[in-house]
Amino acid sequence: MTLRPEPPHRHGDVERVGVLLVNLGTPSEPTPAALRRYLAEFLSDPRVVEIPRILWLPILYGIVLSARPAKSAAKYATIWTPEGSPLAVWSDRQAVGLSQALQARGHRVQVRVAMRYGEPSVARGLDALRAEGATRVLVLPLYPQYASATTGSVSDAVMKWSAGARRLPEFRFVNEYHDDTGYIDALAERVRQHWRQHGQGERLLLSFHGVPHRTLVLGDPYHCQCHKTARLLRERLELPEERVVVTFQSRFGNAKWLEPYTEPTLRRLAAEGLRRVDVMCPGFVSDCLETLEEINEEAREAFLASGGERFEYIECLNDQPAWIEALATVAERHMAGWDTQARLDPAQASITRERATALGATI
Ligand SMILES: C=CC1=C(C)c2cc3[nH]c(cc4nc(cc5[nH]c(cc1n2)c(C)c5CCC(=O)O)C(CCC(=O)O)=C4C)c(C)c3C=C
Ligand SMILES: [Fe+2]
Ligand SMILES: [Fe+2]
Repeated sequence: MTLRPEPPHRHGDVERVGVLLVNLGTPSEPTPAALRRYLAEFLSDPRVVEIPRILWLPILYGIVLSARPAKSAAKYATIWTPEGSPLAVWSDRQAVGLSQALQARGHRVQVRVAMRYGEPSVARGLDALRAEGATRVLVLPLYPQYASATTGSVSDAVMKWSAGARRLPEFRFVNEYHDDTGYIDALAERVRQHWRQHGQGERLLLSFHGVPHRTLVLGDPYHCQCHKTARLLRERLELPEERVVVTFQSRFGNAKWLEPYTEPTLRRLAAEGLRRVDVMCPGFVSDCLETLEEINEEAREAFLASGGERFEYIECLNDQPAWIEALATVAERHMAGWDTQARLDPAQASITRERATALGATI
């Protein structure tokens, strides 16, 4: 392995802090070709599909990548905005918001957004932070609940970049914040906001992205963290247990995933006489395909077709100010002890005297 050369020491010995805000990623456009690229990268991640490569890759490059890109592209086309994929648009706004919130609290840190799959990649984000002089990097995944398939995989991408780096920044990783007070309060505020405008439904259904059931048995904390988030939110909203339903969505493949599944549950509740349901996806902090299309289009239709009368979708936290402040508090907590005040001193805006001497240069 050849190590990459380091960017020039423009910042002398000043320790600078960078924050890498990481989300899942999204295709570059809603076309079958772009989806093929995106899905090939996503679904060949061994943390996402835990089947031996020798068995999985032929299936992936055979059946999956023949049929799915066109189907998924058509779904993405229904949610695409003039600025691009909602997931990318919201992630960018969250990064801008986080940067401003940290600055308002007196921190001088660089914030960059990166995507685990597609662009801007984790490697590109880390290269940019290093070029900006970051010697300490906080990796902050936009996943409140830890799952090996998501949070774990972000860490893999950082490690892979690190394997080619000569001068490693000092890393810290945020693993999860599923029970963070600021996050729970922001979710509760989002629900109350919706209720003030649209009234309150008979049930609040909280739908989280699913993962294979096997991962729960093998020790992944994801399932339990989703349930804890749901309980804390329910307590914050002062709702009795029977008013809140927790479900899991987006099943992929034929294996058993975390249950109960979202859409069948909505059909059952409607058939049992539930007329109005409020639906929220607390594990997604940005609206995306899985919330806007799978929940607000497909699940809505299923509920209404089964006898339900009103389906209220409550938006994700997106760029809600309470959420951005919560994110800043999570970042602040994990940067404790780091000097986040380092100014770019013009006197140090060249290579250090020691390094110049070592290289035989004059300054
Ligand atoms: C919130 C956490 C997520 C977990 C956990 C997760 C696990 C997981 N996902 C798949 C397969 C797919 N997911 C897809 C989209 C997608 N997934 C998440 C989040 C989690 N996934 C998000 C935010 C999105 C939306 C991205 C967007 O661009 O809007 C897709 C792609 C879409 C499609 O073709 O259906 C797949 C495939 C697996 C297998 C898995 C756990 C093992
Ligand atoms: Fe997913
Ligand atoms: Fe989906």
